[in-house]
Amino acid sequence: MTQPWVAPVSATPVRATVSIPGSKSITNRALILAALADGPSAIRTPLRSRDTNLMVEALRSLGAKITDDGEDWLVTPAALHGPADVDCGLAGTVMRFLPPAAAIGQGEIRFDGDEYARERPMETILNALRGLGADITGDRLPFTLHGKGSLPGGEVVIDASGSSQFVSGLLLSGPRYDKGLTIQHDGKPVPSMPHIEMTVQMLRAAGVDVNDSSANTWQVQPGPIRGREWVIEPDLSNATPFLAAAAVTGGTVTITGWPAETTQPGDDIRGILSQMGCEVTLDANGLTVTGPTRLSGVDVDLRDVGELTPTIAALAALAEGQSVLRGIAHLRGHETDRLAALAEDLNGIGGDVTETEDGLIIRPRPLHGGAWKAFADHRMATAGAILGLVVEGVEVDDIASTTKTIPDFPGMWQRMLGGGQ
Ligand SMILES: O=C(O)C1=C[C@@H](OP(=O)(O)O)[C@@H](O)[C@H](O)C1
Ligand SMILES: C=C(OP(=O)(O)O)C(=O)O
Repeated sequence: MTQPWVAPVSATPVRATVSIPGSKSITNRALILAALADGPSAIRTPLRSRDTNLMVEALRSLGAKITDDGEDWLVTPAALHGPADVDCGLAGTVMRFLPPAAAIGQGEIRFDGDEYARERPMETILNALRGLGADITGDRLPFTLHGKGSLPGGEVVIDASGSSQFVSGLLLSGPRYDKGLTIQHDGKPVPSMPHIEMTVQMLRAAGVDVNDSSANTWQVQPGPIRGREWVIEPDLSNATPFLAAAAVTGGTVTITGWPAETTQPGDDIRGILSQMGCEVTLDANGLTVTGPTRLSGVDVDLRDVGELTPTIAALAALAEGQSVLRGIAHLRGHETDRLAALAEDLNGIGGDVTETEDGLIIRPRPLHGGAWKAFADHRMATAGAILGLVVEGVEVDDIASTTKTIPDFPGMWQRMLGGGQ
């Protein structure tokens, strides 16, 4: 058992300028599109972290050539094939984006992942692939795909209320199916819709004809995916713990390179922090947040931006007045059951948190130090770091879980406390 990470307290308001590594979601989409493209691609300023390294290793094991060009990746596509063993780690983007691509490959391709990855919902997308012509043994990790070198494709009806990644994963490979792909969603609302918009926008940027004009229906025409240069934006969801540092200490943090326009749902943090009483400015310097004397509680629907929940829950626990976080039942299928994990950890350090059917009710209470379990979840770990800035003795059991999407979170956090960069 490694030593817990005792979150550093900030005795003074945090004042820093911070650069955030590339977006996980954009990097892993770019890697899939590049591997399925009709020519080479360059991926500039990608995220290099566990989730994206797993994607690179998996695509290499299926035959794609991926080389380093300084900090960038150059991808030369090839006909994907087994036999291969794919390690998905705990990455939703690997376990949901790769099987639809591997389904046009030839040979046996085995997928597995971390212990908790075996619990994450997969049946919807595996059944969809079967409906489109794939031969797959298993309903969740571990499973085996018996590739035939092509996939008929066509129409499929799925319930994507468990994860937007079911839709995105299928769409990314859909143009390479013989008949293309039409997905119709039938069920409760789809979460994380901006992530589907991100998929559609990137497919179009690669020359694919996508029709998303009807609600809950997405259609991609069969045809080539163009090789191209992808320039990866900073990961806005990963920026939120750093912005939260300003919010909880009454300090000021600037994130450089914040895009003026983006499909990343993390951009919504601007509105949420304003609602909680922060001053938020987006200009040529980046996004700057200044925290108030006391944060206000919020009542927010986070269905579109579920990724932000651990950060917002940490802020809410330190605010004045109750917060209600709604629309996030699907978080039970994330890296861990995030609703249960947040309730358990916050209550363990003196908080008053109730789980609801689709979210959390958080009533601020005086908090004290204690164990903060990450449950192998990077965003649980960073939520502990936020609380630890103002609550002495918050001990995160597994800070290494942050390597899922940030290569050196403890180092970045320490540098932020020293002023940044
Ligand atoms: O497509 C993507 O890159 C993602 C979609 C979302 O998944 P869910 O729809 O399962 O929430 C998000 O939470 C995840 O971190 C990344
Ligand atoms: C839900 C998340 O990740 P994944 O891509 O593994 O689903 C997340 O990063 O918050």
